[in-house]
Amino acid sequence: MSAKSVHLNMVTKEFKDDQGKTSTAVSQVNLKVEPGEFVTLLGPSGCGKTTTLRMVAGFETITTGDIFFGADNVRDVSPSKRDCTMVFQSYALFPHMSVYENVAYGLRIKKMSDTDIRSKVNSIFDIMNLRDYSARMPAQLSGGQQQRVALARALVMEPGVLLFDEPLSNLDAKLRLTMRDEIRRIQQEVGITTLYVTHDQAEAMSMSDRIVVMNQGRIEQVGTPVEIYQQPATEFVAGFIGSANFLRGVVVEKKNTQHAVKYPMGILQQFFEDDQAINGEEIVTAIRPEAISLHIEAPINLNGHNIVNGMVKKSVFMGQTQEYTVEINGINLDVHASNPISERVFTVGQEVSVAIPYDAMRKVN
Ligand SMILES: Nc1ncnc2c1ncn2[C@@H]1O[C@H](COP(=O)(O)OP(=O)(O)OP(=O)(O)O)[C@@H](O)[C@H]1O
Repeated sequence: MSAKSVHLNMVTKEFKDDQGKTSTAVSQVNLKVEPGEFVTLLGPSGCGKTTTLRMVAGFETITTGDIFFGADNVRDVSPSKRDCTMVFQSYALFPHMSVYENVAYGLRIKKMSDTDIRSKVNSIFDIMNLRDYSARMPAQLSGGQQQRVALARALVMEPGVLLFDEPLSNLDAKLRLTMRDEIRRIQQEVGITTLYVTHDQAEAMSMSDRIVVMNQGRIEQVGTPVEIYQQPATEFVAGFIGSANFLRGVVVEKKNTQHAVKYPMGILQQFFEDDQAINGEEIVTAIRPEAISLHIEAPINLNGHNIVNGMVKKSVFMGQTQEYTVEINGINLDVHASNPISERVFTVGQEVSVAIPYDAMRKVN
């Protein structure tokens, strides 16, 4: 199997309703997926991720723009002639065929010899630990096993590009965790270019080389899971991936990359990349709750932090974390402290010193 790149160039999809009114589901999407890369389209319901995937598969026409597999423009190529296979949420197995026959089906259509089919199916069964199930019928398999058969059926065709549309949605929470590890393991073992759609951020973070965050038909940000989490480009991305406090303020002083910004809770210092903000500019800053720490009194020798006084308004035990809401000059900040067993737990009404690292404050507008 030779992994292909996928390149979406200014891809737009418009739908017309019964009255002839046009709505834009996907707008001017540019994306390059490298050969062997695992890229996830992530976003809320209706943001256009499934429509984007279906255009790559050829199930949906493109209104404007082009899609390339390697150097080939597949815009006008029918789905069966594109070098890609889609794995669906519903598995779509043939109920009257055994596991072996389900996986062999596509190769039989290609008129491959029985010997070649047996060798290809068995090698996929080995990668996926499915040999023991080969004689079973789909109804005799669990949901997770059916999904593995669906994946085996896609992989045996050795497509240049593998597409997944929310493949784990029908599985229970525990099985989803196992399956996402398994899909990632197999994808890396086979080295296949993969485009994966989900609205589940944990799934996207744990499986992907890069994540494409979509909102209202547009790409908000493309980056590695770490980049998306630590350097969210927009307020939407910071709020959609993980949780964030948002502060609105005005830049009052700029010294190289360090700035003083006036927020309702007071003047705070933060770093900006060059040219990211100018004096007088109104900005929105995101701060992850786990980046903030609470102390009984103002810590000394804690460089690079804003230290402000606050009062604990809420303190909730969440197992791995203790989640606080702290009020600072009338503004509420969420703070997540890890491992409350070894850390001290602050109580509601307690006065605390709040430390906010300069570099945890990320301008998102
Ligand atoms: N065949 C269609 N006709 C008209 N509008 C459509 C059609 N398919 C999708 N849409 C609209 O396009 C937009 C994007 O839909 P899409 O299914 O791509 O979103 P999504 O991000 O995959 O959402 P979900 O996670 O709910 O599946 C939505 O507003 C949807 O209503």
